[in-house]
Amino acid sequence: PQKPKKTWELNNFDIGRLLGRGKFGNVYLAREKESQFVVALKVLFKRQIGESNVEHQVRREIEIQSHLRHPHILRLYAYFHDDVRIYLILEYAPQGTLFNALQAQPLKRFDERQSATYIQALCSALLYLHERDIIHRDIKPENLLLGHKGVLKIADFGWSVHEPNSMRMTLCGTVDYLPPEMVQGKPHTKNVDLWSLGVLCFELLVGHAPFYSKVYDETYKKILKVDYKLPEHISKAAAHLISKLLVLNPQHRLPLDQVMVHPWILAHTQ
Ligand SMILES: CS(=O)(=O)NCc1cccc(-c2cn3c(Cl)cnc3c(Nc3ccc(N4CCOCC4)cc3)n2)c1
Repeated sequence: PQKPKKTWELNNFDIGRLLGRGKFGNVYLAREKESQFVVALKVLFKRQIGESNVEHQVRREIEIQSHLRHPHILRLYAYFHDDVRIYLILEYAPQGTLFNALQAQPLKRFDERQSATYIQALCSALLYLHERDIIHRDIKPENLLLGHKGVLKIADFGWSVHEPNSMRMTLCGTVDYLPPEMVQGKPHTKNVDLWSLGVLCFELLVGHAPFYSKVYDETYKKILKVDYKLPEHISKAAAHLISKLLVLNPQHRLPLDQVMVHPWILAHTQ
């Protein structure tokens, strides 16, 4: 049962260090004074939101996010605002972003077991979201956080939180993860998430995105031709799964329930 809604305010919290920067504001470590409960406080500036004309999106994303309950989706506990800012009280993820964890790997990539573990977690979160007709969670390493024991959490609210060091920024975020139908400005369905899952699977195993290029329209061209090459070290099973997700026709991508039981996932997550 939902507890009665307590209204929160900034002086209920001790504010700690900056965790990361965002397009609309920053994320800070914070602790609720009475309970000593540690959270992440995401601060959004109303002016920036107004100027970018995303108020409706912010309201919709907060409404959706606050009702989600899943082990691989970051909790939004509550929110409050003053006349200048909106504050989101979020679950703190103690091991940072997947983007940063990937950079910290000696070979800048994960082994097959770790990659399959992340893909399985993300797949179960996407099944939960798709059952609720929630799509396009903007899957990319910058928007995935690592909780206690390195458990993966989808952490985006529809606007990206920029890493201080992520070079892959364009006006609206990296184009690496865009599926062909979105590159062509067609309406997108749940199947965009299947494409992004394939892009993420490639990037975790290889260390860079499949269609990466220094020049954007090179990336667009490669996306539309599904032009990617897998290095030798990738297993046949992983290559097979990627080939079933990076499919031009959205209807022909492997459905999530089949990804969950794909031999590569089962082999590396028992
Ligand atoms: C280089 S990085 O890993 O710090 N990434 C920068 C960055 C950008 C945008 C949002 C966040 C972010 C958002 N969070 C939310 Cl929302 C909940 N917990 C976190 C959250 N938690 C968090 C926990 C630990 C750490 N670090 C820093 C590097 O050393 C290991 C511990 C960073 C962020 N971070 C972090």
